[in-house]
Amino acid sequence: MLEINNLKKSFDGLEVLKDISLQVRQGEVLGIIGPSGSGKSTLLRCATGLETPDSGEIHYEGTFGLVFQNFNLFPHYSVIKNITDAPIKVQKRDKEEVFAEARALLAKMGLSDKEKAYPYQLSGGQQQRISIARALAMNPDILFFDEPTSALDPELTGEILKVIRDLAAEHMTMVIVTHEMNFARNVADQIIFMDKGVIAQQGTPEEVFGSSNERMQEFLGKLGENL
Ligand SMILES: Nc1ncnc2c1ncn2[C@@H]1O[C@H](COP(=O)(O)OP(=O)(O)OP(=O)(O)O)[C@@H](O)[C@H]1O
Repeated sequence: MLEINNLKKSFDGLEVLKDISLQVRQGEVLGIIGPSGSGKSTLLRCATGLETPDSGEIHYEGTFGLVFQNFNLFPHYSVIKNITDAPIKVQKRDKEEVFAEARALLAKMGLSDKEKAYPYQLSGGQQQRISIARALAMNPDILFFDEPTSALDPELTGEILKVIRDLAAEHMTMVIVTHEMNFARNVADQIIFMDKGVIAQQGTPEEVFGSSNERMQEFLGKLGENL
């Protein structure tokens, strides 16, 4: 579904991605964890074409959706227009069909009553659920999340993690950069621990979190996570 080979990226002489290769199979959830500055967002931005890699290959099948840390909704569009705009204008799909699908997505997110609201009238958790609905409205084959809960208060984090967990249960293929270790452990099939631009540890959650990799344990210790 997604394959990255020998990806390299530097900014002003700083090698941020040093030689990254990975694979995500259909229906699989990849969790990307690691210290601040290790290159996680840059990897996601290269994988989704927001950043041009210096070298390496990126292959994926179908289309992808992207969910950002700061929601990135259009502030001057209503909720329903945020969700329906790209499927109608970019994908040129039938308007009525798109609206019906958008309303079904809103219902799924528990936000049917917010159809006419504007982003500023919503909580961060609600905005992020709209942003997930917007990504899903494009019928993506793979969904990328860049720290989807880090802009949210702790009490709003759970509702987003639940939405992502439900998508995983429906076998949505996903790549998730996250600082939520328990969530990563529970939802991911495969974990990558990034450190200083390289994949320092890779495997199932049990393998990665259970590893004796010193930098990994130091990282978990700093987060105060008990796994
Ligand atoms: N556009 C850019 N120009 C210059 N340097 C950049 C740019 N984007 C990222 N960097 C640098 O690349 C390094 C990796 O950044 P990146 O955002 O990928 O890390 P990260 O692991 O996602 O960190 P965090 O967990 O804090 O989001 C950092 O040193 C950062 O300053």
